[in-house]
Amino acid sequence: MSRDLSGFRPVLSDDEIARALTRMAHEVVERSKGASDLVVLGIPSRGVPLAQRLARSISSVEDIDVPVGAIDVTMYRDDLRLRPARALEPTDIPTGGVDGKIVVLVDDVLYSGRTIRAALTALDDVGRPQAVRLAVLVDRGHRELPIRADHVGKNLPTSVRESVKVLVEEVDGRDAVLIGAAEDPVAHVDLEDAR
Ligand SMILES: O=P(O)(O)OC[C@H]1O[C@H](OP(=O)(O)OP(=O)(O)O)[C@H](O)[C@@H]1O
Ligand SMILES: O=c1cc[nH]c(=O)[nH]1
Repeated sequence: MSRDLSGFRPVLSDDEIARALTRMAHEVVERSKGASDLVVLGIPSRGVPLAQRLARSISSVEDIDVPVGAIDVTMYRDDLRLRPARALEPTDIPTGGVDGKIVVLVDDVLYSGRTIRAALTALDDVGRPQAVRLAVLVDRGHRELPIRADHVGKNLPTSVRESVKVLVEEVDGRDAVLIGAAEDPVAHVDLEDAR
């Protein structure tokens, strides 16, 4: 998928992304006291390949298969009517489901928190985990809801006038995190200016 990234500058390289995911895998294992109850679910689009990588990394740390899948949040968004229409992405819950499991939700960027709120609602329709944790590659701040990540690749202070782009090999042909001017920061700028 091609994106216009002229004017964007690098924040994380491919090596730094790999190291961050490895560290997060160790953190997840430590927090969950192993990996036997884990189910890792990526949020489309780029959260899914990141979830697969995180699950692989946890598997190699613990020498155990870690179930990994995807959870689409599109129909659960509270801003569905405010955003351009977009195609649904597949939800793929691993065999064994999520009941009684520790679900690790994975996304590329955490910003307002509305995507994660939608993911928690979507998860309600799937089952009742014993716990839900959140792993994100980049936390750029500016939360609009009381949501925080348990595992963060990089905390990146940003302005609402900026946009963070995560590129992943599986979708974009390369791994990188970039920052640049937002195309349409209007709603968030109003909020920032009011603070
Ligand atoms: O915390 P929030 O304000 O909800 O923002 C974070 C979300 O925004 C992006 O998704 P986007 O909806 O742009 O779609 P994408 O995953 O296809 O990039 C990003 O991938 C996160 O899922
Ligand atoms: O900058 C942003 C904000 C939300 N989601 C992104 O992927 N980047």
